[in-house]
Amino acid sequence: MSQTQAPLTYEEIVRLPKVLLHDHLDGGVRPSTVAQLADETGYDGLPTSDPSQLAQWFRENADSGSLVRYLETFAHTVGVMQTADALRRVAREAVEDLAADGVVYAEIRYAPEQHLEQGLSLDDVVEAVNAGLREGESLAAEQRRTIRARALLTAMRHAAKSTEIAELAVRYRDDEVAGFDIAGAEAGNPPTRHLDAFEYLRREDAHFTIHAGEAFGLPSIWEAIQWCGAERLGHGIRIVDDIEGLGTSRVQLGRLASYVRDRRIPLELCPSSNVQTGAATSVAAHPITQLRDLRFRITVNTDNRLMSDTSMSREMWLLVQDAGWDREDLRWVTINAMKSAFLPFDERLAIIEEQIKPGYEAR
Ligand SMILES: O=c1[nH]cnc2c1ncn2[C@@H]1O[C@H](CO)[C@@H](O)[C@H]1O
Ligand SMILES: [Zn+2]
Repeated sequence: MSQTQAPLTYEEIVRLPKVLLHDHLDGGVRPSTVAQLADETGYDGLPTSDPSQLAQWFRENADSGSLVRYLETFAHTVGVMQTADALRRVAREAVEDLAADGVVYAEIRYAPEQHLEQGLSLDDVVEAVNAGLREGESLAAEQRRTIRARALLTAMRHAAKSTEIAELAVRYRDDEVAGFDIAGAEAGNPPTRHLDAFEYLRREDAHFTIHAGEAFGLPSIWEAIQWCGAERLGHGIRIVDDIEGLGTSRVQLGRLASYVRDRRIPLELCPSSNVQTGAATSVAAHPITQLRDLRFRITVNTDNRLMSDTSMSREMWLLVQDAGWDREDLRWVTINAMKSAFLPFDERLAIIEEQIKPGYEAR
């Protein structure tokens, strides 16, 4: 870290190229779109139809200190995302919003099985979202913003559709789908419940990440990596439970923490989301900064922009303001993220060389 530069401003951070690996489509809907789609699709479960009150409602209800209660808020976004038009619009707007925030590459995840209530098939859902992602890229290009957007298909860990969703991800891998994930309440639903899906994906040479080590500790991380073969960890913050003396000069990594660091397994860390679900007490105290100092392969992510009322620039700005991060830290996590993307190697390199490095050099 250099001491000579003034702290970055929010506007400077917006202008820097950013990479986002962990962002939920149904956690990033614009509040005004939630309200309009509820109206158009006849969803009558919203707590209010006023967009600014809705924004506040999501933020406050997600601020529960519990992952399970946090996840309850998704009923309303999923509730209005049940038609092809709605899915396509939400995907298009997500890409436009990310591009406006300076994101140059994004992997946006969602669970296709949650969007079948009004008769869509799994393939219909994926095709609608893919079309929206492509439209978002084109609209951003018209505004002279270059963004690549890819989808990750999530299976819900309490449900029993993971193999079907894994097959769906493979079926669409030459389109916009870059990989697979499992999400949902962690306690009681270990990743090994979905071993068949992960083994299938490995046989198919397909990419996947697993939400693990967010609300539940080391066993979940260990299973995700050593049994299931996850390439990256969604959150993974509880890896700190395997590190003794964190924050002191006598830090000792346990075997699993060493393995994660030695193998350069990317951690998709989401500071604000972790504060809301109680996995961290504040951004200032979030272990991301200690994991940075220990040179884990960390990345910074939004998780759910609607529920956390956040953006990539805001997550980075909070780290600058509250945890003393500087421009070099942001550059490092951005390159970490791009190296860890589920995009072919040559395409990752091209984005690093043509967009990220020049963007950090420009003043
Ligand atoms: O931080 C999280 N941990 C676990 N599951 C999550 C998180 N954020 C969202 N989802 C779950 O993923 C589904 C598909 O996008 C969402 O509907 C939500 O239930
Ligand atoms: Zn997540």
